[in-house]
Amino acid sequence: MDALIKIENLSVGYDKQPVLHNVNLEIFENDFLGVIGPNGGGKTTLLKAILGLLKPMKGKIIFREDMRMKKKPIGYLPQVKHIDKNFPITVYEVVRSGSLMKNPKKINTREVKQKVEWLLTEMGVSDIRDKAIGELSGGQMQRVFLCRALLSDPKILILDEPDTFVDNRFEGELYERLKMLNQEMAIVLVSHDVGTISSYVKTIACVNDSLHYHPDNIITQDQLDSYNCPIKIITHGEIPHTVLKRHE
Ligand SMILES: Nc1ncnc2c1ncn2[C@@H]1O[C@H](COP(=O)(O)OP(=O)(O)OP(=O)(O)O)[C@@H](O)[C@H]1O
Repeated sequence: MDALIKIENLSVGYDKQPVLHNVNLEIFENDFLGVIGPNGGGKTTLLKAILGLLKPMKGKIIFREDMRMKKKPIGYLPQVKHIDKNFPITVYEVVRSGSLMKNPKKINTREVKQKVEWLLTEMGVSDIRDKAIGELSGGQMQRVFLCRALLSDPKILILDEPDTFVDNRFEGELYERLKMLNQEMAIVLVSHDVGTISSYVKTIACVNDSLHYHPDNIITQDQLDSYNCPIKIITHGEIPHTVLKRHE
């Protein structure tokens, strides 16, 4: 089966300065890829390139034909940092705006409205539908952004550190939900929580100037050392793991 997305020799960055060099990666249906690496290593930059928000400086990103036909159906949950408490948009409007990427003309249709209602209920946030987005807790905000990302029935769901600012209970719930969603779509998950990543994802990409792909969710220390990857160890269970500083 062809990859949904094939990244070939990609170099990408800002102001003519590449942050990532010669990245090669394929994402297939039902993949669950964990993306790890140090702060500033280029994880978000990779996601932005996949989303078409940054143009390749070298190399290319090829979308499978059905992905192109459906206008790259990718659901995106961005890194949520700070949203102004008074920013005038409600939870309902944020979720509904998820239809704009796929087909802006559909935003007022019954089909979209019904799907929004269903997602709000499914994700347990229908009671806060009229609240301003800036008033929500971290967990509520992530739920709302997940609803938004799912509105367009994506073939790939991309999440950039969805576990930031959320409590343990929601984190567990979120990963269980992702496991279920993974039966229908490929998932790319950026996280600093190496332990959690290793218990849910199927494969791992270590991103730090370049990308090292591991076709498994367990990496040995030897592999990490040979890749010069700034993670001590990733494994299931009780073995400690640490994300180290950016390597040279
Ligand atoms: N808009 C921008 N303009 C210029 N440089 C940028 C921009 N966004 C990011 N960078 C730089 O690109 C590099 C990679 O940043 P990126 O956000 O991709 O890293 P990251 O691995 O996602 O980090 P983190 O784990 O902290 O989120 C960093 O050195 C960062 O300062």
